[in-house]
Amino acid sequence: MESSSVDKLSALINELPKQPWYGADLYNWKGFWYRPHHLSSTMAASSNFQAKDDDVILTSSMKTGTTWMKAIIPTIMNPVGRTDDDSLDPLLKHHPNELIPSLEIQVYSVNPHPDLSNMVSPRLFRTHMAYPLLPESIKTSGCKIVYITRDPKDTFVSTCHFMNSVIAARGVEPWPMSEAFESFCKGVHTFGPFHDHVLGYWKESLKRPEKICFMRYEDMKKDPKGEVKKLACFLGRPFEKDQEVEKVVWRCSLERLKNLEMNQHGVDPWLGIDYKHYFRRGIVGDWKNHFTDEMKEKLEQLTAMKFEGSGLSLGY
Ligand SMILES: Nc1ncnc2c1ncn2[C@@H]1O[C@H](COP(=O)(O)OS(=O)(=O)O)[C@@H](OP(=O)(O)O)[C@H]1O
Repeated sequence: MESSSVDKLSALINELPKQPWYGADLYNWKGFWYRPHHLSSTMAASSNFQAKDDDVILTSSMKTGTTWMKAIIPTIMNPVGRTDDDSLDPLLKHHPNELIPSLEIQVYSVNPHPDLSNMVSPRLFRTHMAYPLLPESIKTSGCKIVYITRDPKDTFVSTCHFMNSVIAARGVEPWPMSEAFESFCKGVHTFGPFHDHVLGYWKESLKRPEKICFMRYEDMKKDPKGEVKKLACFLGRPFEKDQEVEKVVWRCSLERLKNLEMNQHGVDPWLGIDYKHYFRRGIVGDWKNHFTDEMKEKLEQLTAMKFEGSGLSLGY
């Protein structure tokens, strides 16, 4: 980016409301909270990305099952991923982050006008952008959106573990969960407010179910085969045989992925943390090991209040 654009961007960012989160400042842009490096690439992607009709865009707030989908979507879409021959599975050599690039972290963080002309279609991308911030072309083209979300209590616990790993890599002490919880409930956390993020995609998925496939982590845990089958139909790649679905579910399972060499010992070049931090317990209800009764009550009441009248429920 030219230095004048960098100066303008820094000036703009400095005008935005700011709040602390895990040892850094988050900035509020158009109602959602971002780290500065995410914000500049989000702004660039939001105004410059041109979607194609056959693109697939994975969207989520953080720690809701994105990595699972980062493995599943390329496996469904890529003929190599679907072959019977396990030795050809790209997940053997690549962390799921490498199979579906992030608009903010990989594509637009380096250059606000990246050259995407060499990408083979159908192109797959992921983003943590909230629905209102999505590039207009994603909303108006024929591209498909897959949104995944999760019980906010488990999302919060997973976020705390991940963020403490991120700051530990920089030698920073863990942030007390009680402080992070108060911030999360105020909506101040990366890509938050969580409830607004979810509602944006939920409401749009009700209006346009052929455009947005709205998925829940808990449904995936309960019936992975059924959910993967539905997703494959939504993406226009239905399975012919049950064994094919079983294979995708197994290849993308937490048990398999977390034990692969790449995911145990590889390092995320963008965040500077070990890839292993993307794979933890992967259970429904881990919040029970961390929450007090008051925390449960507070977050469930907040969720019920925010989702009231929307027809959506998550974890209460
Ligand atoms: N394959 C697979 N199957 C089931 N669950 C999985 C899988 N991969 C990651 N996980 C669990 O998802 C949690 C991480 O969330 P995200 O992948 O959304 O994180 S990120 O936003 O992409 O950084 C995190 O959940 P917690 O274990 O509760 O922390 C991961 O363990």
